[in-house]
Amino acid sequence: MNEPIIKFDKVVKRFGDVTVLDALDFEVGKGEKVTIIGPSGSGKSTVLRILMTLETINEGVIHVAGKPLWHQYKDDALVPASQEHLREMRKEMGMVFQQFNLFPHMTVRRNVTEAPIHVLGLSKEKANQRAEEYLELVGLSDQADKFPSKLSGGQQQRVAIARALAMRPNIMLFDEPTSALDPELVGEVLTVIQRLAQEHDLTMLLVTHEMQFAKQISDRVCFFDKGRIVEEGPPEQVFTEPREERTQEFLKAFLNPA
Ligand SMILES: Nc1ncnc2c1ncn2[C@@H]1O[C@H](COP(=O)(O)OP(=O)(O)OP(=O)(O)O)[C@@H](O)[C@H]1O
Repeated sequence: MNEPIIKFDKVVKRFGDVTVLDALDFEVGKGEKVTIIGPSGSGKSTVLRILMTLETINEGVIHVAGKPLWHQYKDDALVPASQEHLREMRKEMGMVFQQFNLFPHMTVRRNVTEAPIHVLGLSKEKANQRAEEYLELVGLSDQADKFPSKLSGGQQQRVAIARALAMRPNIMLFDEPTSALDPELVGEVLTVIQRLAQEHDLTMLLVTHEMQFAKQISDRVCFFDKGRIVEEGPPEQVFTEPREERTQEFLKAFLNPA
């Protein structure tokens, strides 16, 4: 693995009495494409939401690009991060959600330019250039003036990908990006993600139930259960010769649903 760009050290996350991440140690190398698989409720989305600073942590430390995410240094001691620190750290990451989360009252172009203008301080002209570049990358240059409601789910998800990329993050987080789509629209979104994975040195962390896709794009697959990594390795190993019984059971149930 290259030097880690994401590093979880003994991270604990609880919701009330429920421990969702249980002293999790987890690393992602710079440029690595990692897929997280696992049963419902095992904490997969929580890992991404914590990285995107949408959920706090209870214990442990996370480093992103060599800096603590939820903490900052004060006189050599780690103290909880300020809002300003969190805002800065967030720029390292872009996230694509299951439910697209586009701004419904804005055109496709404005969806993509909004954050570069208001968060990064780009001029409208520069932001529009960027929007063109990324809408082209996701194959939607001709849809820039439409509102999201006029697009198919697959197109909306591709806009969401362009919107995240327009912030030029070093890390892209995908949280089940195709599970809200009709089956015939899944392929176009996976194709865009695959192209990103092949042609860009982005670090990618993906939660998905698309096992075939995970096999194709991942450098490493992590099987999560009950807030811990039960097994991890190259996709050919985890999918075809899983070592752990829990991974075997999960994959068997997944591939042969009752
Ligand atoms: N905001 C919240 N408040 C309370 N409990 C939560 C909250 N978010 C998640 N949980 C609980 O934390 C656990 C892990 O949730 P998480 O969404 O990370 O699982 P997951 O592995 O992504 O599952 P799925 O595949 O169903 O999306 C679940 O038991 C869930 O009910």
